[in-house]
Amino acid sequence: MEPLRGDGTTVGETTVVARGCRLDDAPVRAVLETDARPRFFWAAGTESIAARGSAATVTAGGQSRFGDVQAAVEALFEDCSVPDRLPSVARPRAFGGFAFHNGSHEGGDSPWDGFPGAAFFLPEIQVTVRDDDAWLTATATGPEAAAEAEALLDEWRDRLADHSEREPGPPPGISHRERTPTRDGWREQVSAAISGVDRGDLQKVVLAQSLKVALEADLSVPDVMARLSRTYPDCYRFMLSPESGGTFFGATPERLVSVRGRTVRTEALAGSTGRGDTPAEDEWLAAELLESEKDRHEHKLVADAIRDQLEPFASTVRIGDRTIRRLATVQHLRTSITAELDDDEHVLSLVEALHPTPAVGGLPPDAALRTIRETEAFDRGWYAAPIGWVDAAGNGTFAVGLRSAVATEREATLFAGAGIVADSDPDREWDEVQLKYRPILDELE
Ligand SMILES: C=C(O[C@H]1C=CC=C(C(=O)O)[C@@H]1O)C(=O)O
Repeated sequence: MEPLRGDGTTVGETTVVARGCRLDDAPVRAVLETDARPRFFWAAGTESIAARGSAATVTAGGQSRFGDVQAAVEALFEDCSVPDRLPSVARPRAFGGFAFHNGSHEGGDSPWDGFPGAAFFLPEIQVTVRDDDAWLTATATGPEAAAEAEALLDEWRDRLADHSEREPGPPPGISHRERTPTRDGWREQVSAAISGVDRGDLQKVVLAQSLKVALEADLSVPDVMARLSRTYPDCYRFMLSPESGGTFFGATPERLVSVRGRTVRTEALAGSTGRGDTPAEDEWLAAELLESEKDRHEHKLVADAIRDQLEPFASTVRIGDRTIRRLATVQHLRTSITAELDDDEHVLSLVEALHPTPAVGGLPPDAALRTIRETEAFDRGWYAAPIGWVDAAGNGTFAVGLRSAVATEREATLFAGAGIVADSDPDREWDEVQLKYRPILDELE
């Protein structure tokens, strides 16, 4: 099929041009398998996207990072010429994410080197697969952008036509583990947080742990992504390698927000239990979770806070019923939340309003974030923070970067946390965190 063509728009010196064509195949892996950086993979529902190389990169830091990224991405898309006939699924998107905290973490060696406070890129190559349709999109910038985008499109159409998808290899194996904190340290941290709740300083705080593992063989994150697509098909599977540093990846059950036109979708996900050995045991555990005063309280704090954050933007906010979200190793309480916006809003405005929800931060937000920074002896980096995509219309989807790790070839650092409220039991919370490591740990050991 002939590529769709359109004229480049020139604003000052900047020209951004995208070209696209339909593909016969869905060669998502082929785009990820090179060492090109940045690289991004995203799979949710019936859509998967692989992107590589940067036509334009946006980075930001500090508290203003959400607004700064939004302004820069909007300017980029304003200067971007896309053929009218290219369907919305194949139009260029900017991919990226944010750090959890507003400021950087002091001291220590961090696996997050190379991950700024925020990083987004408009990829040179984007392959989008939705249902049975696959599209290739090539984007270039600069005075020769139109010719470059066309050349890129031709080059990659040929490369992808020759590619055959291979089976993912086995997990690399783990030779060493290092937990932060230790089990005793965790008991102390959780007890201190509970005292904070008892004193009235806090209503809830989500404390996390990290698990650093040395790997016995080189890790292929694209292979992990392929395997996670089989074990966690209902989760958001993501992988991002910024310009330098490691690769952040995961399979998270939690959507932070998606915006399409004036419709906003989000959810409260908090309150957890394990899986049973039999369907009857599963049902029993789910029923116990639905009835648990402690978990209902932990969950309600999240649902109420999300509603409060959305109300200033929305004419209606609808809170669904509390249900069970059953995953391979855990079950959560989940409430779906939808809203209709009063005005057009960019998805990044909602990301800024909602992050961090009390499913990953706590309440009141400032006291909870202070407690997290004072308690956790590691850098959360991009763990539990928004990751996703945004398009030229300001639509987009962001997931919460849970059930995740940051890795280099021979080392990975996993993160997982649990919401602490007055009735929390440190040992049960420890067990819950270990279950939350499973999605990624199972892919490594
Ligand atoms: C903080 C995490 O999970 C959150 C999401 C679902 C349930 C949670 C809980 O029950 O504590 C957490 O709020 C994590 O996976 O690291």
